[in-house]
Amino acid sequence: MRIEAKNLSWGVPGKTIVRDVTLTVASGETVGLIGPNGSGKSSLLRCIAGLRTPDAGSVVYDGEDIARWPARQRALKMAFVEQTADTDSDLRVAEVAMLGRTAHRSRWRGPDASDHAKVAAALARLDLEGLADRPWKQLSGGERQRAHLARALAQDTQALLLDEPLNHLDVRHQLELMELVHSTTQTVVVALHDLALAARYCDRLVLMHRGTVVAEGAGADVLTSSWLRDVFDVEAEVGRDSLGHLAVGYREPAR
Ligand SMILES: Nc1ncnc2c1ncn2[C@@H]1O[C@H](COP(=O)(O)OP(=O)(O)OP(=O)(O)O)[C@@H](O)[C@H]1O
Repeated sequence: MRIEAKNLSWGVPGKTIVRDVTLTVASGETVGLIGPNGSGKSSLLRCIAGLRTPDAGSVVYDGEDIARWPARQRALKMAFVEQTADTDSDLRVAEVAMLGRTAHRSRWRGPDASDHAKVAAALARLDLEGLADRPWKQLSGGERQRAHLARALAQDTQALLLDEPLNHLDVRHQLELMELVHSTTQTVVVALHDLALAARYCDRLVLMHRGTVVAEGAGADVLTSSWLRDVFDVEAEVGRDSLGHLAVGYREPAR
């Protein structure tokens, strides 16, 4: 599934929040969206997910403009985990994951063996098998995040859109999740604040600043001292750690 944003702009009265963004994500590619708070990452993801109607430009999946897609078709094509995803209900973890199967069923049919198999596989990938029957309200923040990710995997779509999926996750689950998004055949757009993990696991990074894309490319091309200074307003040195991965060392902010 190839995803394109073409000259996309979106805003609210008096404020343009996403400004003329053009972005192509190849089928199977994992693209990391990075940028400081308020740079427009979530807004762009919501446009790409079809939850915001662009003021200008378009979002195109495999050549089709999604503006005309009904919600069910969107749910069959893309799964989206939002940053503040919450579920205000008495559902259990397996039932939250089963929500991902909704678009695959007719309204009158309950889950079948294939739905249960997809949910079981998704729970296993997110290390949640032991919590399948646990009520949602009893989960920790990281367990809730993983349950939402399991819901998105159970949805079994060709595109996966993730907004800060590492929120609340401990380091092992962060690494496992990034490994998962790196190795999946799905097309992934993932907004991340951890720049080193973004560079390590994404095929390409897209740097946003004030609603627009200012740089894109391989981690080493985007994570440079000058971009970090210009966009994040930090003094930093970029090098390699002992494993050969990009590492960013930050200096104290000037006062
Ligand atoms: N519905 C809205 N009404 C008014 N302002 C909005 C709305 N949605 C987003 N914004 C503003 O647009 C800007 C971009 O927000 P967005 O959530 O897209 O940024 P972000 O890059 O995802 O930030 P963060 O890293 O903090 O999650 C912010 O200044 C935000 O306050």
